[in-house]
Amino acid sequence: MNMMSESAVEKALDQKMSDASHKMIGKDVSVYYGEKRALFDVNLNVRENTVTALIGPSGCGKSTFLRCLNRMNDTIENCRVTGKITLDTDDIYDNNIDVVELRARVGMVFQKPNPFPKTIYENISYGPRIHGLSKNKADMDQIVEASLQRAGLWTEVKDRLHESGTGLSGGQQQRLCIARAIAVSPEVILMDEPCSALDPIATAKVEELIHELRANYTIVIVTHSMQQAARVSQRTAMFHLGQLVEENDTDKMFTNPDDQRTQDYIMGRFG
Ligand SMILES: Nc1ncnc2c1ncn2[C@@H]1O[C@H](COP(=O)(O)OP(=O)(O)OP(=O)(O)O)[C@@H](O)[C@H]1O
Repeated sequence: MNMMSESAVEKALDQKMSDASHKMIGKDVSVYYGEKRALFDVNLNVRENTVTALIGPSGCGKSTFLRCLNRMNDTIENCRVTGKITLDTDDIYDNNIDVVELRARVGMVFQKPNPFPKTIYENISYGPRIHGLSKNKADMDQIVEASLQRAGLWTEVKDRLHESGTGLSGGQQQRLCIARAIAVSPEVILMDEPCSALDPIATAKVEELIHELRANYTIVIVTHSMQQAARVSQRTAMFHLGQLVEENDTDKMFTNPDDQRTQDYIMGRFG
């Protein structure tokens, strides 16, 4: 078998990225919470098989934009989204879109690990069951194992699948939540500060995982950590006061950004 070296895989992925089609396209996206406008005509495209980091000072609208991508803002009373967002060719705000199906295609991992108070197995099998993705128990066992493998958690939990997910460490719980998102075969995974509740070792494991997941998924991550954005992403988008300031290759953003506000933010001059 022709095994590609790690650097060859990276190179192939980078090539794929530079040819990458836009998996999601956000056009003139504005968000209002009641009278308050939180986002101003944001035009941001998300490339396929790429990790895109959203950065910027607190309150600039990163999470608001992230939540637009799988209509999580629908769950917030008084929140109104205008503009257009597509996933492949589908307008995700179209009336005909099934939001439950959309959230399976565009999964989400939150700041605080939030496993269900159920077994590890049930945490993973729940989504595939409600979406009818398995025909029988053997099928489901396979989905559970594959999801945990992909989330780098299988060897740690394979002998305790029927114990509670909440009994795992914080870092393991977050990888369980990533496995749960993966189990319904999403195309895009949104992550809202997925490491902010984790210690440095657990953070390193999740970052490594994000890096690996890029081969199969499109990832958008909100982070407050410049180091994390630089480590895990290939594209970075900088927000300020509800506006998209700049979106660029991560390397360029951190060495030679186009906008002074990006420069100031990454140098720690504000935020
Ligand atoms: N549910 C809500 N109701 C009203 N206003 C909100 C709501 N959520 C966010 N906002 C406001 O919208 C603006 C953008 O908030 P958002 O949480 O998207 O920013 P952020 O960049 O993710 O911030 P942080 O880094 O602190 O999480 C802020 O002014 C915030 O106060």
